[in-house]
Amino acid sequence: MSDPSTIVSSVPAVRFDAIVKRYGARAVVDGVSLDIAQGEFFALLGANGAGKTTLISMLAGLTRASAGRVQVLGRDVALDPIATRRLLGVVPQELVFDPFFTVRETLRLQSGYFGLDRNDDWIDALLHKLGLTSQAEQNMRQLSGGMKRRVMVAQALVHKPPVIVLDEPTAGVDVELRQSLWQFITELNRQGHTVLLTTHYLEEAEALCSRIGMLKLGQLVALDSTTALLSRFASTQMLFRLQAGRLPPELASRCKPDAGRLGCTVRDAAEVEQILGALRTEGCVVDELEVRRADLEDAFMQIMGRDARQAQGATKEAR
Ligand SMILES: Nc1ncnc2c1ncn2[C@@H]1O[C@H](COP(=O)(O)OP(=O)(O)OP(=O)(O)O)[C@@H](O)[C@H]1O
Repeated sequence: MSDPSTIVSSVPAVRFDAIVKRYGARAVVDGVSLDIAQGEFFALLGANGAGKTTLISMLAGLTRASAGRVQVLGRDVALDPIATRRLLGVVPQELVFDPFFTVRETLRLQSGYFGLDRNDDWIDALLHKLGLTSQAEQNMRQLSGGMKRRVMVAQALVHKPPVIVLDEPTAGVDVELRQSLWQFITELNRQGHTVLLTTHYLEEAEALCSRIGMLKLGQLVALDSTTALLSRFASTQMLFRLQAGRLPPELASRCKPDAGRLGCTVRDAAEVEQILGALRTEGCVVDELEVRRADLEDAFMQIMGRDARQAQGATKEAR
């Protein structure tokens, strides 16, 4: 089994090098270069059809790039498909399973593909961590959609891969599994496993991932740490209503009407205090005060809304 701690850390866990994927004349991935370092928890975000699954399929060796190279821990996916497949644990977006096997048989079979014939201790641990212990002897076809997804996750992890790839793992999954799944994946990440995640749940990406790449029409339009993206593209809003008094002139130009309230952009709590002080001095009475923290969704909407070429410039800046 691959122990992530034995792998040389300067080699990127995943390298996409000038990747192009064409279907006919159309490039659905259009010149993506991206390194994901070992031990990172990385999110690849983008609207439907942006090219996320296509990139992951090339990483997993399921689709060939039209141009460029994909590497896993320094090994080329096209030249060394078996070795790279062993280094990866891919949880696909689709539920792919054999309906006639039980959950345990499915996991034993998957272990067998990796030459692991005595893997029951780890299989039991996976079943436990993913809340599947009581379903272990059930046939796959008897499971609910969410339970099948749990098995997909367990299946990807039977060989303890150093690089874990999750393509929308929480789509259609209940809150309990989301929490237990993220707890488990975070634990694996802390042990040194690299995690590459695609999701449409931006709050999950914001909470879990230290770095984020955003794809738009097959191009990488942003690549930076989560903190940097938030501070560069998202702003905190202070929203309030005036019960009495009028806005002082220095605030009149800063505060804009926002659904029956007044809203202005602030950098931090000190600025909120400063504005409240100015309002008090002017004799204003404030009610319904809300400070809306900037989130990844704000950053995402701004980046996706910009002109693609301008955004590409921002990506280069970010590197
Ligand atoms: N086999 C194929 N033949 C032709 N076009 C394809 C094929 N596979 C994918 N595409 C196209 O490539 C584009 C990127 O698809 P992809 O599934 O990678 O997007 P995605 O970012 O994963 O989207 P989603 O968030 O919906 O999963 C889409 O326009 C899709 O229709």
